[in-house]
Amino acid sequence: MQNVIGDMLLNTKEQTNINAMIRTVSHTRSKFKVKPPASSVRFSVDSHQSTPHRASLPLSLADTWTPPPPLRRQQRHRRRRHRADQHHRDAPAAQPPRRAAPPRRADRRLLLRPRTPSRATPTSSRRPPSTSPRGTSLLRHAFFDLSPPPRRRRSSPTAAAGPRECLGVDPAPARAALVTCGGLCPGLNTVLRELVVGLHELYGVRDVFGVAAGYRGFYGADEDHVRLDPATVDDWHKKGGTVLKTTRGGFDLNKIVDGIVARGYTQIYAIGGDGTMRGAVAIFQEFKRRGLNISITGIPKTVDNDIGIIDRSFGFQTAVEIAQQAIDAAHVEAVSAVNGIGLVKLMGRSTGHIALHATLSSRDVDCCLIPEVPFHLEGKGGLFEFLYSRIKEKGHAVIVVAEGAGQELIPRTDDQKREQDESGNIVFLDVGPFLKSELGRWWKREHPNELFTVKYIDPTYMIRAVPANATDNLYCTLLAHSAIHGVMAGFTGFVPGPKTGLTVIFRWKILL
Ligand SMILES: Nc1ncnc2c1ncn2[C@@H]1O[C@H](COP(=O)(O)OP(=O)(O)OP(=O)(O)O)[C@@H](O)[C@H]1O
Ligand SMILES: O=P(O)(O)OC[C@H]1O[C@](O)(CO)[C@@H](O)[C@@H]1O
Repeated sequence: MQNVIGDMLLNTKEQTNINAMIRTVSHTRSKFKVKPPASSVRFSVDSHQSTPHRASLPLSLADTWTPPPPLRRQQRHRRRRHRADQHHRDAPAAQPPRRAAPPRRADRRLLLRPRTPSRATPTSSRRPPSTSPRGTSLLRHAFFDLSPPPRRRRSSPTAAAGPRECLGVDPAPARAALVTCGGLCPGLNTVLRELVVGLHELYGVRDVFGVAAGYRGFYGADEDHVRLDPATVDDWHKKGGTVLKTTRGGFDLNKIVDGIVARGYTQIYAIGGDGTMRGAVAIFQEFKRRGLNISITGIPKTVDNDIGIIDRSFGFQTAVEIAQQAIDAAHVEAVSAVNGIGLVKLMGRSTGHIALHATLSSRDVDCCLIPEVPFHLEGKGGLFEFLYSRIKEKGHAVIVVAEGAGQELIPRTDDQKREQDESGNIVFLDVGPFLKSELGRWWKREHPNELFTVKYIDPTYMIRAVPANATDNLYCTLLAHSAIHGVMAGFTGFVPGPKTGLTVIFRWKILL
């Protein structure tokens, strides 16, 4: 079964892209392409090849984002040479012609960039500077460089995802741990399944473990570490939620890293939202501080689709589809009542992507309230004024509200102001029931003799507790395999994701 899926994947457009990328990557010298170790392993991407060819090679997972030592030495050498040259060139500038006119404004700018002396005219053999005004101006052009300053080399924040020509780590002793944290999202189980199957089938990594109940599982009991193989995870993509279980909070850095070391894990795959990624960065830094050759990668999960740097997060499309069903129901309820209002609350703490996408695709929504756009209820330009005009025009109205919208309008007690969840996120008050009761009060006050109905639908957990749809399922596979390819190539401290249509791997730094 796994092989069939592997074959299928090789035929997808994504895999074609990956293959194209492999060619590109192997022919261009990407700035942060990992330099294969001397005894690197060659392998072919073949789903049937369960045990890749191996050579005995030292596991080298040092922070692959920093240039390898020989390059650093070269850079140091170049910098020293540059400084020596500069010192040399500065010497004549330190003794300016006594009666020379002060440099013109344009020239003053150039003073910061002394020109590299030409090889044909060594500095020592130059004639002493002339003091005539004409000579000075000539001199300035001879001494000061008009070319743009040398560009500083920066390492790129992304690299193409996909398998590399050479392995950066030995699959035989590799021991992978998978963990899910934060809220649920359609496709979590597919990512887990594809990590297990990919590690087994593509690279022959046999020791793959699921860590139960989020980060706290790393320092939990032995039962929290479950050995996974392709047979165990075979039908996980058909299940909603996460078989491994997820939690918030419980992030104790030292205990987590101690737990990872004690169990001999060499690769960590953390699937979660922004909190999980911050946690993974902390673990990555602790690995570096302790000098541990353990690779860590994060697979971005957010049903809210609120990671701006990637085109789309997995599970989002599925969530939008389910949200549309709720909007359809609200619409039916609204049109079937006299002066009916259908109100749907959807997920979205700080962004209204689910609400907006479901609204635009359903075409039945009159008003979409999202956290990014503040609104008010009463008075000119307020929600009630708008709804009244819609009801008069059509006889009904449909409202979609994202959970993070209008939070500032809801009265809070002091305790509620301070309330946080276990991960430290502010607990939101429920905007759905608040709006429902405010709408009822408004209508009773303003139009006491007219019929009015509000039907409120809250599909919050329904939209994220379902299995991923076909598109998200395929996307989860691409993400999981991109993570594996990155780790097996020797990268650490990265997340895979699509950026303007291409699947790439990002350094942590630019994501958070
Ligand atoms: N700044 C941080 N540093 C270290 N760990 C963190 C940080 N923020 C959150 N975590 C840990 O990451 C895990 C998940 O965080 P959180 O509950 O915020 O979910 P999330 O990953 O943001 O997902 P969601 O988008 O569903 O909320 C928790 O174990 C939490 O303790
Ligand atoms: O009820 P839980 O599990 O804490 O999760 C709720 C939050 O999770 C999210 O779905 C993000 O994953 C938010 O939209 C929502 O506020």
